[in-house]
Amino acid sequence: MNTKKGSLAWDNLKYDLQPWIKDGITSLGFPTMTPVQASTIPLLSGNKDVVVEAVTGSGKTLAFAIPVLQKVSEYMYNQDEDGEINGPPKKGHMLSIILSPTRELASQIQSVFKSVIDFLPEDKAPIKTQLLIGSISNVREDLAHFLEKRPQILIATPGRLLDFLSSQYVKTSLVEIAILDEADKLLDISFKNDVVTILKKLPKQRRTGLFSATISSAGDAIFNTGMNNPVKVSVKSKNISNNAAPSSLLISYMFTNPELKISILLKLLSDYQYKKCIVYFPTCTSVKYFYSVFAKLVDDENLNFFSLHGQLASKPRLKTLQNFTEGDATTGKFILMTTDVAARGIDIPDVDLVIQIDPPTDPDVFLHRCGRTGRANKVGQAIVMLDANNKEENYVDFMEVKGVAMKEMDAPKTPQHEAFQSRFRKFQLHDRARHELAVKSYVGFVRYYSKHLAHSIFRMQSMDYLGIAKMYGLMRLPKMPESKYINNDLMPEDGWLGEPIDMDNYKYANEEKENSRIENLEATKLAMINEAKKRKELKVKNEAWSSKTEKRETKGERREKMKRKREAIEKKIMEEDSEEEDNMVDWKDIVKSNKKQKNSTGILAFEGL
Ligand SMILES: Nc1ncnc2c1ncn2[C@@H]1O[C@H](COP(=O)(O)OP(=O)(O)OP(=O)(O)O)[C@@H](O)[C@H]1O
Repeated sequence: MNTKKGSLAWDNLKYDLQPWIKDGITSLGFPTMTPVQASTIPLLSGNKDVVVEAVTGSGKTLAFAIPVLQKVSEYMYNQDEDGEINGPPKKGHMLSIILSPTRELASQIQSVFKSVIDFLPEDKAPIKTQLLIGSISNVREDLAHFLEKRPQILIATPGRLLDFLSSQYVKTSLVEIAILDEADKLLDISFKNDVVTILKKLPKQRRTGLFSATISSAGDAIFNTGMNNPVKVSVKSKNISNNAAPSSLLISYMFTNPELKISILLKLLSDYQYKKCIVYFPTCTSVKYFYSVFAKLVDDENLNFFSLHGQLASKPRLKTLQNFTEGDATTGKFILMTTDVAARGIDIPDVDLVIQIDPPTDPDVFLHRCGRTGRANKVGQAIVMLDANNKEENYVDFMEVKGVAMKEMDAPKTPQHEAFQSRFRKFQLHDRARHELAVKSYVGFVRYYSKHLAHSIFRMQSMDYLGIAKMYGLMRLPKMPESKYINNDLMPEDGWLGEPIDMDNYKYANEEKENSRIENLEATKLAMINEAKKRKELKVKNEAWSSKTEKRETKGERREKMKRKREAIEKKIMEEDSEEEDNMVDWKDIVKSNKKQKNSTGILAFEGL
């Protein structure tokens, strides 16, 4: 669907919004609609189901929040044919459900709703939202809040909502509109069952909206959502045809040797001009690990690091995101170290740089990660590091086919690398726990790499295991099946990546842990001594047994020897006989006649010879 230029003023919207909503939006400082809003709001506020694909940062949240508020307002404030007003729905009922794959996004969506609801005139019955996400509160508390406050709009992650809906006090019969934000994620294997079960609990006559920058990836799963003749709304980037990324976003790639990635990252973070940067790491452990490394080894006081990953509880997760979002960028540079938990939907206007030290395993996520910057026509840059030695350059063409164009940039020089590596080693030597976390991160990365959907580009066989191990600050390669891919000529002796260290004396900084390690070490040594003793005893027993066997063998051998001797005699006799052939005496005849004799006399045939 195309929206004509110049038609983006809110007054030109082809649907009559409630006046308070229109006032609210313009008061928010949005004088015009975005194209996706102009296309979607009239359809979804009216009687159409929609499947919306529009580039990251194009305003999809308001494109569904406005129709939801419109429907809720119409239900609560409009008179019906008899002049009656419904008012707020009865206790236990809600009017709308919004699903999000992550807690952070659910919480952000709630803020967008709140920003508009704030403009609701006081003389109207209040419109309320409730957040239903794991681990902030339990289901019983959620239920108590729901029954007491009577929110009309629930914003939830699927698992928690499903638990909540199973209560007999929760009624879904009045639900007018359901939204799936990041719908392709909600319909993938991780959420699909819950989401479909939830949707089946809702009235068939509701409206449904599916939203994402990569909705096409949901494939046939969208037919499981109970939509009626949905309209597809597709808003691509302006200027460049077939561009799946917004035109305000510059996506760059650089080739690096994996060993240098961390040095390059730190160089970029120090030298680049930006306010806020999101750095994507492959796993939760790697975020935890490098966050602890940077806290000790990065001297640049201008850099403020935050760590956000899925292993954190909800409260600190939301708090970290809030601190990063609200951080005053005039006082320094803010860096969020995170995983794909913050890849989708997160809208932090000051983010002007995104760095991916590795591409994500799912190519669709690449666009979502990059799209945390260059939003709402603001300029942003996303950089991804690729390992040219492992032919990862093919990723550039691969993404281009998917409508994501990238430009090459040179990796910055890293003269500080050697010095950093030596400080890194000292950092590791200071605490055995650090190296353990390093090993865990490295192993996690190898597993992560094996999960790339584009596995013909990201090949396990030719990965730079040694370079990556050095990047993770490993002192020794762990034993793992994938090590078989390391070329024998390159394999360091005993896996040591530098000077070997005495592992028995490699201490934990934590006293309790160290004491327990020493205890374990001594116990292990003792067990080894006992084991050696046992082995020795066993050896003695085995020797006794084997000498017996030897004797038995000797008997057998002797029997064998006798047999061989007898055979030799027989052979000799036979040979002698054959020498006497000239005498015309046939040995066989003798045998035959002897046999006959034997048969008649019972005397051994050869005796006559
Ligand atoms: N009409 C508008 N005019 C200007 N800015 C807007 C308008 N509507 C929304 N925005 C702003 O655009 C930014 C991006 O919006 P939003 O988060 O809804 O994007 P999105 O399309 O959902 O992106 P993603 O696909 O990454 O989730 C927000 O900061 C929002 O405040």
